[in-house]
Amino acid sequence: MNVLEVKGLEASIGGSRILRGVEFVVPPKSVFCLMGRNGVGKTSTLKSLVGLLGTNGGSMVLDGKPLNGLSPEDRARMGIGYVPQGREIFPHLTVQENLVIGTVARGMKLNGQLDRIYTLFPIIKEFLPRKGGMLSGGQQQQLAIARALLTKPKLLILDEPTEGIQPNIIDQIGDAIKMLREEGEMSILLVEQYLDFCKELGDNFAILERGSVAAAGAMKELSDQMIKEFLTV
Ligand SMILES: Nc1ncnc2c1ncn2[C@@H]1O[C@H](COP(=O)(O)OP(=O)(O)OP(=O)(O)O)[C@@H](O)[C@H]1O
Repeated sequence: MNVLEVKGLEASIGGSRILRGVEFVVPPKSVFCLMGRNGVGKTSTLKSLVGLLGTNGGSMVLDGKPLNGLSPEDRARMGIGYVPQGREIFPHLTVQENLVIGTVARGMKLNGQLDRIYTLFPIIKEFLPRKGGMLSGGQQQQLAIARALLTKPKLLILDEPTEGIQPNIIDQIGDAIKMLREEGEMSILLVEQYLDFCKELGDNFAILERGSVAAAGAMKELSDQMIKEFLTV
């Protein structure tokens, strides 16, 4: 069974149609890259999936269960982990507090999961007592991913994790995604403009163009022609 199936997704903002029948599926144990130029509807697709943007058509099914109409909290409980663009960590809370806040709010037990997080992102262990706002952008991104992982999602959704981040931390985030993929406990839906990052990590892709999927397939099928037509600015 696919982890996620999106069919005919429609959404409007302020009267203009932003999503026009978006369709794609995310298979188990895989990394899926949702690509496309600025303003084509990538973030809106993610927001629809997590329940932050209302849809007016189509269906979203996580692990066989429909998501339409459910609150963001319910969707999180069903297994959606979401790291929004801009990360949204709490600057005045410590790294430790930021890390556990989602699990504490849901009454989940951590049972040794923190060790796995520290293996993925060693910097987090080192910086536990610091205020979140003192971390660099890249470190905050790692913290936001770690926080989402602690909720044990079936689908981890990352919106442009490399945006504005220094190259060595991009590499560490890439390594973490690879490790998660190898562990095979979740699939990852990645919105990303950094093409090489997608090519290296993605199993499958879909490219959006004006609110619908213009091209899709296995990552090895992403052609220079598609890149030129749909991705190059
Ligand atoms: N709050 C809003 N009010 C009006 N229009 C919006 C709003 N949010 C998004 N849009 C419009 O919806 C379209 C899709 O935006 P979206 O953010 O989903 O695109 P994107 O592909 O994620 O682009 P980016 O890479 O720039 O984030 C754009 O044309 C954008 O201008």
